[in-house]
Amino acid sequence: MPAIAVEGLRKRYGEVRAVDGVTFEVAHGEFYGILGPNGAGKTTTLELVEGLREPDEGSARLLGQPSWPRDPKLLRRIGVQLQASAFFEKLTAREQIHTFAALYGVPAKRADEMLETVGLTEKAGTRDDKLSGGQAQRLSIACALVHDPELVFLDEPTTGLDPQARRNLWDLLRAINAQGRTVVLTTHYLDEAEILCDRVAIMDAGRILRVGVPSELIAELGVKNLEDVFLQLTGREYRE
Ligand SMILES: Nc1ncnc2c1ncn2[C@@H]1O[C@H](COP(=O)(O)OP(=O)(O)OP(=O)(O)O)[C@@H](O)[C@H]1O
Repeated sequence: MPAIAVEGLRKRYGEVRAVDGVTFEVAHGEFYGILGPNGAGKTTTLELVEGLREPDEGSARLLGQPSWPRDPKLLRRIGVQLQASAFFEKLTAREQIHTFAALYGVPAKRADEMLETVGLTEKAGTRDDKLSGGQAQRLSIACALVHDPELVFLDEPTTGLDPQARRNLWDLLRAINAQGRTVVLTTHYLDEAEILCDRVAIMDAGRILRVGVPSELIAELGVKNLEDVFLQLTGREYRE
C-alpha cells in the first residue's frame, strides 16, 4: 500500500479549473515534489490531498484512509506546515511550539527538542514577528513535526529565503526524510526539486504533465536540467 494514493482529483473556482484531474502515488519514505509555475495548482492539490479542502471529484487516501471527510485519528499521523502567518499572535518561538505540542498532547520536552532540531534554541525567547524569514519557516516546520507525524506536507517551504537559509532548510528536510518520514513538498524552484526529491510531478494548468525521477526525466528527454524538461513538455520557458 502506498503512503499516499490520489485518484482523479478536481477542484474548480468559478471558471478556473485549479486542479483538473490529478492522479499520483507516493511510496512510504519517499521524498516527493510537486512542481510548477505560479498558478499551476500545486497549493490546491496539496490542500485537497491533506484534507483541508473538499474536492469536487476524486479522492486522496493517506496511509490507507480517505483524507476527506477529515478524521482526527488520521490528522494525528500527518504534519502540515502552515504559513508563518498562521502562528498564534505575539507568542515567542518556545510558546508557539509548546502551544502546538499541548494541542496534540505531546510533552513540552519534545517541543524543546524540536526547537533544538531546527536550530532555534537560541531564538526560543524571541517573538514570532521578530524572527527572520528563515527562522519563521523553521519554526513552522518544527510545529508541523512536533507530534512525530509519518507524513509531512510542506507548501513552498523555502520561498523568500536567501541562498544560505535555503541550503540550511534543505539539510533539515533531508534529515526529516532520512528518519523514515514520507515528505511531500511543493516548490516553484526546479533546482531545489532536482536536488531534494526522489521523484517529481510536474504540474501546469491544473494537470500533472509527467512524473519521474529528476535525473531520469532529464536523461529521457536528452536535456540539461528540469527547466529544459518543463520547456520540452509545455513548449514554454519556465518562469518563477
Ligand atoms: N480560493 C480560491 N478562489 C479562487 N481561485 C483560486 C483560489 N485558490 C486558487 N485559485 C486559483 O486556482 C489556480 C491554482 O492556484 P494554486 O494556488 O493552487 O496554484 P499554485 O501552483 O500553488 O500557485 P502559487 O505557486 O502561486 O501558490 C490559480 O489560477 C488561482 O488563481
